[in-house]
Amino acid sequence: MTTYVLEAKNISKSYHGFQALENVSISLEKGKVYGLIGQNGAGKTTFMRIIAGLSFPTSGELYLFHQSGQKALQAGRKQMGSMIENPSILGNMNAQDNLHVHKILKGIKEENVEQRVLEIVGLGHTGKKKAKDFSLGMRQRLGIAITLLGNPEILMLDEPVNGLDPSGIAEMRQLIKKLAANYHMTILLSSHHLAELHQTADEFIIVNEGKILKTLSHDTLDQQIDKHILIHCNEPEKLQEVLREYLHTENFIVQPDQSVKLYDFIDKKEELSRTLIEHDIIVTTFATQEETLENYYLQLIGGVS
Ligand SMILES: Nc1ncnc2c1ncn2[C@@H]1O[C@H](COP(=O)(O)OP(=O)(O)OP(=O)(O)O)[C@@H](O)[C@H]1O
Repeated sequence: MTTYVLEAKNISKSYHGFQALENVSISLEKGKVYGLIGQNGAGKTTFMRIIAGLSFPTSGELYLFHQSGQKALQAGRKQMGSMIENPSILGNMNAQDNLHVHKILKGIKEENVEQRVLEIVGLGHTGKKKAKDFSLGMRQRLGIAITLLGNPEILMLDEPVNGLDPSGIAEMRQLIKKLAANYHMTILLSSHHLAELHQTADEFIIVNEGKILKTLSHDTLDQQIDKHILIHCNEPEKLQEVLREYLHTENFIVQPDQSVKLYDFIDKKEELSRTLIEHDIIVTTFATQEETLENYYLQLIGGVS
């Protein structure tokens, strides 16, 4: 049986007549990473704020660990960590002391929890270094360490890689995957960095103008995005002729630079390559490529034809 740790049913939110969310329904399974995708103003932060209890829905129901109602949600939120706005970090303190402050604020008793969560996020050796001297990536990871203090089962991260450099992004990806795989946390994260999200999330939730356009798994996405072989060669016209007459396919498009995107023979590259060689076609590029999550998303919201 599927274990849902969070279920949102027909959540709507309006601000003075402006509909920021409209009948948003999702169910999150334990241990999975969910990527929330949407343009600026799509409603991602609004949705996360409602789940975290920082804002109230105009209508709809929220279940945490199968329980609804104010008391149950309050209890459920103790099992949830969220980093929605900038993490509240005191620059003049080191990582340990920052965590100690949050530990007291949250009424957490666990001894040495500060060091334990610092090790998890890879900041175990920062010692006396003050938070104001941390890189942005380190600050984000300290923010996540704060959310981990109460051993949450659900983690919500709004734009955790925003502003990070490539190595900071890669570290964040590894951390998120580790939290899901080793600690069975359910993670809901939003990002504008769709190539990155594609590598991190198991499931995608695509939101547009306050509504869910589509939810799909990583595997389904991979089946739906077109794979093709990109071919550059010395004789483009002859290549097209060979594809049609000897390989019996019309399933390709010729690009303005005369290269060809071939949507067949993905699993028969040897046969393709042999046939081209037999016809003296000199291939300079022969690469399997796939459309990106970004293109898929843009097509879905009608951004590109
Ligand atoms: N407190 C508020 N009062 C009025 N309108 C609001 C309020 N909070 C959000 N909105 C509006 O609701 C819509 C959704 O905003 P939200 O911040 O949830 O979008 P988002 O998907 O998180 O965007 P971004 O990617 O820019 O963070 C926007 O049009 C925003 O202007």
